[in-house]
Amino acid sequence: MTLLDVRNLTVTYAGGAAAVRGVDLSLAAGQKLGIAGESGCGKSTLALALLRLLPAGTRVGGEILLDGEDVLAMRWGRVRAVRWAGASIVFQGAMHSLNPVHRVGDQIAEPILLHGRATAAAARKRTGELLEQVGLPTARATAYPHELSGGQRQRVMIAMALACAPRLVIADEPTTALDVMIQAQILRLIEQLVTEQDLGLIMISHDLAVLADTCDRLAVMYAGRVVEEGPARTVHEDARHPYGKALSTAFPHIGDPASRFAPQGLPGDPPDPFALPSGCAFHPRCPVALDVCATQDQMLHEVTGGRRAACVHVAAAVPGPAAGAADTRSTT
Ligand SMILES: Nc1ncnc2c1ncn2[C@@H]1O[C@H](COP(=O)(O)OP(=O)(O)OP(=O)(O)O)[C@@H](O)[C@H]1O
Repeated sequence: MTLLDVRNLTVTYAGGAAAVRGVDLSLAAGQKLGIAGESGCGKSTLALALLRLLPAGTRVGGEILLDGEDVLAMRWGRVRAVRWAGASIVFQGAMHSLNPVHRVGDQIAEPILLHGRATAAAARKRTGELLEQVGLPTARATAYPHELSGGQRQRVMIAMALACAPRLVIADEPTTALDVMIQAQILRLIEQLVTEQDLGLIMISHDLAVLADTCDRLAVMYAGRVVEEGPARTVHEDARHPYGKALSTAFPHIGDPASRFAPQGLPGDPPDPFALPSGCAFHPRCPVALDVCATQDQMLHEVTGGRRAACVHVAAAVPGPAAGAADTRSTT
């Protein structure tokens, strides 16, 4: 059964910044979906929308079905119940997400107690089990966040995310602040726990190589849209959207030493969501843009191998009435 079904999700911040524009996502239990894109493409906004964590005044449209239940239609009491127990988030930068004046064990126990799942003694026991699951000695429960290394703090964040046995974990740049060795350990840990517990995982990163190594499927976002999606390795190694291609060469490929010496940057920045370009939002930076790209946006067109890409060049290769058609939605 589908664990998460996102349909035509749009997010517009107060003031009019269109941060997410018509995104569809689908995720089954046990599936790992990577969301890639440069800073400012709307990845975190999408993650926050899934748990109704966006600031007041933000307009959200579309549908978010979590285990068949419409998150956007929930009353606040139900939203609070679903956070942690239905879906949880591991944020980037654990130092900022943990409370510096509380022991980490108490912070892990808090959601367990809040959700009325246990007595204080049982919450303590569960906290010890969670610490062990994430590879930390139970004695670390009494430590304050500043007494732990960056990798250990991120392990605590993962323990917290798992505390109420959610069905879906969203990891937003979970390894950004960590060195490469620790980064690999944390990624393996997330992968292992998600597989063991048959959870759905949405992992967000600007690094396509990291996502390709961890996830089953990949969605590449640009200016609030999904512009390419498909099996993770295929998208990483053979992207069809010019933005996907640029992103996949911007970072070294794991296991391909030659590529370490040939990363190619992409000139320019993603557009300001207050002032999006006409047509395909990528066209001002696109090395293969045609005149039509300045006026016509593209839907996601099927490519071979279960991939889709929203590019006029892909559309030109696709026979049938869909080719070249403009559509405001993107679909994964
Ligand atoms: N609270 C807010 N109010 C107005 N605009 C916002 C707000 N938060 C984010 N934005 C804008 O929405 C766009 C998408 O931001 P978002 O943080 O979702 O991108 P991202 O891809 O996750 O980037 P990063 O990797 O840097 O977190 C950006 O242009 C950002 O400036």
